[in-house]
Amino acid sequence: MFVPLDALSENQQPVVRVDQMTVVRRRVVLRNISFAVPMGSVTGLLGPSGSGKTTLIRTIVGLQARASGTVEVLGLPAGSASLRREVGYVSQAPSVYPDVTVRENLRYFASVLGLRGEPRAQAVRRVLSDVDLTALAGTVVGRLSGGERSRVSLAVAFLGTPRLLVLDEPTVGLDPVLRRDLWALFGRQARHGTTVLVSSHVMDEADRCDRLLLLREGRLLAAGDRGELLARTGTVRAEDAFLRLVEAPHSLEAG
Ligand SMILES: Nc1ncnc2c1ncn2[C@@H]1O[C@H](COP(=O)(O)OP(=O)(O)OP(=O)(O)O)[C@@H](O)[C@H]1O
Repeated sequence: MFVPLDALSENQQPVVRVDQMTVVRRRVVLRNISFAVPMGSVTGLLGPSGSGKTTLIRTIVGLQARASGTVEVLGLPAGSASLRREVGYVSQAPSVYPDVTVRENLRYFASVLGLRGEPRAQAVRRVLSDVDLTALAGTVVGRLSGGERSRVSLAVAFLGTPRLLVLDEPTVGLDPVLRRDLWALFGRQARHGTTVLVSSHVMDEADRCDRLLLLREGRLLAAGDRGELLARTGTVRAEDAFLRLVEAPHSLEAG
């Protein structure tokens, strides 16, 4: 059963709209998925390992072929060339240069975005602080741990001002204090107009999101406002809502 918690009003242009999408990767890994992500929200894409989160994210950033259905981002087909500057994407594999320092990577990517001089230096300082890497700014990326390297990729994504930021499991393995700070940062980005879509398999993190997409075995269990999901399922935590949807779906169908 799928619980569509709320529909977007006619004139509310979603940042992401997925309609009846199925994806096959040797077997069906996403089945008949439909949802919309409104502007300015932090939407959590939550589901166990292997449920299809990365595959769904790849369709949104235009890297994954679909068997059927449509995916639109800012009203254009996902992957359109004109979306390149509008969509920031951080995959699970760090995508920065290993043979130069953290600061040199950030200066390079800031230059690609057209920043020069003091604005570039300021942007680099800001994102180093955002991801708590100021102390490692002079370290060659190849000598960092996996988690530290992922944070460099995250910092690159924060250099620009994309309208949609898509982050694939950005908080895996991080210190709880940094995790909390990053979620606060995602909220600030959303308030400044960047829509943030974040995946996680840690159900606790769902409680930090405005909206949720709950995925299990390639099917969407629920999509919409977190508060409404909790109210509909009579739960106070997203993890319990997830269990309720899996274990007692029929009792919710009339609601
Ligand atoms: N390169 C691939 N080729 C074929 N099938 C794949 C490939 N990558 C993933 N799959 C299949 O797609 C399913 C969903 O994988 P996906 O990576 O989207 O899940 P996920 O929810 O992101 O998992 P995790 O949290 O472990 O990253 C997997 O169960 C796997 O069977």
